[in-house]
Amino acid sequence: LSSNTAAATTTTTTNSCSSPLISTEDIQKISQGGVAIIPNWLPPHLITAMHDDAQQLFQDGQFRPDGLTNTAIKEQGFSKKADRQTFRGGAGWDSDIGDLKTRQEFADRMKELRIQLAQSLNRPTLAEDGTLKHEMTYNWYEPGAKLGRHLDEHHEETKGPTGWMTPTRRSVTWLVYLNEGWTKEEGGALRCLPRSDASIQKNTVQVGCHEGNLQVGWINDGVDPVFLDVFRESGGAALYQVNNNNAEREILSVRDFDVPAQPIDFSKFLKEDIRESFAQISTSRLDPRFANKDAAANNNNGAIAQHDFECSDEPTILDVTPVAGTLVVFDSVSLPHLVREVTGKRQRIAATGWFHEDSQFSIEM
Ligand SMILES: O=C(O)CCC(=O)C(=O)O
Ligand SMILES: [Fe+2]
Repeated sequence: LSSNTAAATTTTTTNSCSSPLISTEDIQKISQGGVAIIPNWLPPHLITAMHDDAQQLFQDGQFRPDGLTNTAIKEQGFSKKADRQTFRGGAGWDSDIGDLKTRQEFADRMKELRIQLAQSLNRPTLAEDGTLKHEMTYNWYEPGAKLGRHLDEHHEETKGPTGWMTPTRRSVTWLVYLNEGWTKEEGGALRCLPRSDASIQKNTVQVGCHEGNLQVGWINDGVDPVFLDVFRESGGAALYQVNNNNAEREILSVRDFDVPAQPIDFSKFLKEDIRESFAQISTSRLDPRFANKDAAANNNNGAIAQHDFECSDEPTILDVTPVAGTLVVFDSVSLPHLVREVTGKRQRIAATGWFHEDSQFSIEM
């Protein structure tokens, strides 16, 4: 078990709108399934103004429990102490409450980043605006709160009956921390669980999605992504990898199949000789909430697991200290992560969101 700690150190000031907002190296990292961590990314005046805005909105009762279903809130008891809370601003980040001007300035900066990502990751529909498309929130953890291991997005076909009902899906996850002088001792690290550095570096095929088909696993020691195509001519589904510089698909499943209900074990559809080297990103053990279909159907993307995991069998652990100004960006489909318990005495506050791409298909509502 190797443990990398990327602790962003505090307050070296950088100029605000220096373009581009993200380096080629960081783009490459995201594309290979790594985590881009950029300290001092947010200009200091925005850190202060956004922190104050979040605090005011919190006092005004504008935050809501998040990551739990309503049933879960009733039956299992949502606790402000233990769970993360979110400001989505009712109609959105643009609601006319709190410090709207500051939130707009931030939204403009994020839009610039989004347009850069659309181009450099070759995910063109990221660039389009849309009121129901990109998500922008503040999140809030009281001392003692944490968030279990999860993925931010899953293959539509694995989400049950509601899977194909939204026209867009999460593509890129971003977090911007707002906690001045936060130290490791205060806890609340964002724990990312990428593959090993060696596997990431050997990877040549962009993670997350291939021609509209989302990724569900890895083969070859975490080097090559495995995608799920559910629109085969046969009417069934197939698992495949991409070879020869993106030129061809190699089918990895024995024959086309119907994707079963959760909990899903994709390995049983694979040719025997590759089964051993297959690793599913989300399983009922690693992501119990997602694998429970009732919970998944009720939940916002079915994304949040309730349990914290020791991660003792994870190859790589990358802990990010949530220091003010740090930007974190990763692919929403392929990177498991969690938030460790806040052990200090103050709240952990962040702006966080998801840039959406169009889904390859959606059921008209
Ligand atoms: O607050 C964080 O650092 C991460 C939050 C998160 O993973 C999520 O909201 O999906
Ligand atoms: Fe997340």
